[in-house]
Amino acid sequence: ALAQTSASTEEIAAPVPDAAAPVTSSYGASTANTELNVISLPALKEPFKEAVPEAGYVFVTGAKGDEWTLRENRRAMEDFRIVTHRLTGVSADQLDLSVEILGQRMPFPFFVAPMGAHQMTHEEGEVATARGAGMAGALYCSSGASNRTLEEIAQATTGPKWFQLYFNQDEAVTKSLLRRAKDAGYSAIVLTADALGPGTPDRFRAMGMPFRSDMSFGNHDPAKGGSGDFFAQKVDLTPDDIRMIKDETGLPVIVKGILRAEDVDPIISGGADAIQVSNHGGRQIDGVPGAISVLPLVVRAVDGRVPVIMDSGIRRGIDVIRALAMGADCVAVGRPVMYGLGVGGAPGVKSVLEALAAELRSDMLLTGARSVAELDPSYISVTGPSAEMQEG
Ligand SMILES: Cc1cc2nc3c(=O)[nH]c(=O)nc-3n(C[C@H](O)[C@H](O)[C@H](O)COP(=O)(O)O)c2cc1C
Ligand SMILES: O=C(O)C(=O)c1ccccc1
Repeated sequence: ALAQTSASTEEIAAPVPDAAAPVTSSYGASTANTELNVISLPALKEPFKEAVPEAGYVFVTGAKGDEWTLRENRRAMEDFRIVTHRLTGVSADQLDLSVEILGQRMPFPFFVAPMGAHQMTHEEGEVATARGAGMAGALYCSSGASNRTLEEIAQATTGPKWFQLYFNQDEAVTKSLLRRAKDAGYSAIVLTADALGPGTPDRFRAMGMPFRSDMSFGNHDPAKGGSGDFFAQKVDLTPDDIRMIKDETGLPVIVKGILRAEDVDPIISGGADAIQVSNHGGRQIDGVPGAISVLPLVVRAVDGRVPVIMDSGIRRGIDVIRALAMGADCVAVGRPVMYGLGVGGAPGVKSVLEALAAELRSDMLLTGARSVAELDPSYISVTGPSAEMQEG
């Protein structure tokens, strides 16, 4: 009795380890599988904390260094004030939220950002996330750093899908990933240009970088047709690397992680079919501007030659409106999708995406625009630090 009073409930309730059971269950990631009543995407952060291991929560929610860029992604949204149109005669049934990017029709102008290591959050990993995206009809961008294989993920979703490449130093490994992605039916390749590896929030490092010991980078698992070392990433990328991806796959290439107008010309000359403005959710280098702040500068440099995608800080329907009005063709959503995965598994992911779509729908009606195409900079008044950045 004495021992029991001093032990935590968790210790008492911990199951006896079963030698025959897969090691995965000992990490205690979520096994949730339920639709969610999503009040808002940010409101899911607390339930997410309760649903997943501490390590998963810190890894997903954290960012680099002082996390200034993480906060700035949200603060800078406030610099973009929405200037509503009235008496435009738009009704709910006329409202068109669909977009077409690189030949891919999407039911709404956002998709699931590539994120690695979903088994830190949910036992099923990316297979559940992709299934949930498919249930909502949303495009799923599969991370090169997934725990499950790109083939398992491709089979799990009924929706459109892109593959995000972490370019390997070993060209044979990179080419093998590209061939597999093409064979599995991915319709575009996202080349991430702004990352050195997994995010390393200070708190995650202080915990000793507790990645689950049984975690694998599925795409590199030799038992599942993979090869090479995930961590052997090529960091010295140049625009020439875009051509190789195109030659190898014949698929459109999106370059992700662009924050600077001067980078646009060489990337388009190199053959990029789209540009993704992103600061990786503040997870790679701190101190860079909010993604929304630089979006207008990049859009101006692109000048309509290729589509522009934006991510980092999208949480609300009004954020989607802000980005589209400033010239993005669509946006990607990161962490909130992971909240849905942790709290509700595949149906939770569906709930998150549908909640954002519902919010966007009513926000669009109140903005006065009839379609995504109708949104333009006249709907926005740029203020504060972001306005100063547009002058330079
Ligand atoms: C847990 C986690 C893992 C990520 N892994 C990847 C990745 O493997 N490849 C990649 O290009 N971006 C990765 N990202 C960055 C996202 O694609 C996206 O840029 C970012 O999450 C957007 O910011 P948001 O979370 O504020 O929406 C990751 C982000 C998170 C939160
Ligand atoms: O953490 C990240 O931002 C990221 O890109 C990543 C890379 C490898 C594994 C997991 C996440």
